[in-house]
Amino acid sequence: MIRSGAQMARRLSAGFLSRGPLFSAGAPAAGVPLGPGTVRTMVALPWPFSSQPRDFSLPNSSWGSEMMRLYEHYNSQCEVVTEAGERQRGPWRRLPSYNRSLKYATGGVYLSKLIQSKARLFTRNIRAPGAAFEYVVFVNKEEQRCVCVFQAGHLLEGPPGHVHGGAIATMIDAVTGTHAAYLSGPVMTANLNINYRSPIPLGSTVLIESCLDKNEGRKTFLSCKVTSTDGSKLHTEATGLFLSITVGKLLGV
Ligand SMILES: CCCCCCCC(=O)SCCNC(=O)CCNC(=O)[C@H](O)C(C)(C)COP(=O)(O)OP(=O)(O)OC[C@H]1O[C@@H](n2cnc3c(N)ncnc32)[C@H](O)[C@@H]1OP(=O)(O)O
Repeated sequence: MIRSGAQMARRLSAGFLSRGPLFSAGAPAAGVPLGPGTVRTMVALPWPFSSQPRDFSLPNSSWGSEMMRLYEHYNSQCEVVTEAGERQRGPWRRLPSYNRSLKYATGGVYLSKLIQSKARLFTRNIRAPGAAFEYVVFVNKEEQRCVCVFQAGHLLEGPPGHVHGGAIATMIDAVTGTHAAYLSGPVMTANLNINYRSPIPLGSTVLIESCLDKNEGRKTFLSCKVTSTDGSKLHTEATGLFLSITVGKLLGV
């Protein structure tokens, strides 16, 4: 059956209303158990031999010691054990990350067909481990804060031996965009304002932190800092404005 764009948008909207927003990172993602007491760090099956979608936010062999140390630091706070020995959600939550965001998002089957079956999330489309964007995002709901541990691979070179400013902007957009979607549901970036303070050495691991400044109607204002992992060096700072959108807007109908 052939459907018009408007029909498809109506169908999608109905799906979102009943099942949650498409891009909300706060919505349960495929394959991630959410019940209380469940173990939240999944052991990934060996990729590419697995039928499961690959979760790019899990460690791989390219992750250096600093990337692993920070991953363990935040991941260990995703679940806490009470005095009674019960496992409970901790203050942080690791956000899974797939390269087919349309396919695995709620309602995305229709969007995937409608838009492009070959669509891939920009930051997750290079499969060679360590070559480009290696990162994992953790969110702290109570503090309305996101932290991303980012290791910049050799394909992201800009000035010799350092990370390209566009790649840094990409990561800032990805982290603040994920954070805004977690807080506000489907959004698009309206404005990013970036100040580059000191270059990031290629291959190094940095922290990207996003904080909510304010919410005003459809607008979510965030600020973001990229620092060395010990926080002593400021590499980049940015502010972002994200506007809540409807599915119809996304489809242009
Ligand atoms: C998992 C990985 C996550 C990755 C996340 C990545 C997110 C992205 O990169 S999105 C892609 C990049 N962004 C885009 O392509 C967006 C292109 N722009 C647009 O589609 C539209 O301009 C859009 C949706 C942002 C706003 O359009 P629309 O919904 O019609 O809003 P509009 O009516 O123009 O404006 C609403 C309000 O926002 C304000 N506003 C809109 N744009 C801006 C802006 N750039 N700066 C400041 N204010 C703005 C308006 O002034 C208005 O304010 P008020 O209500 O106070 O009068």
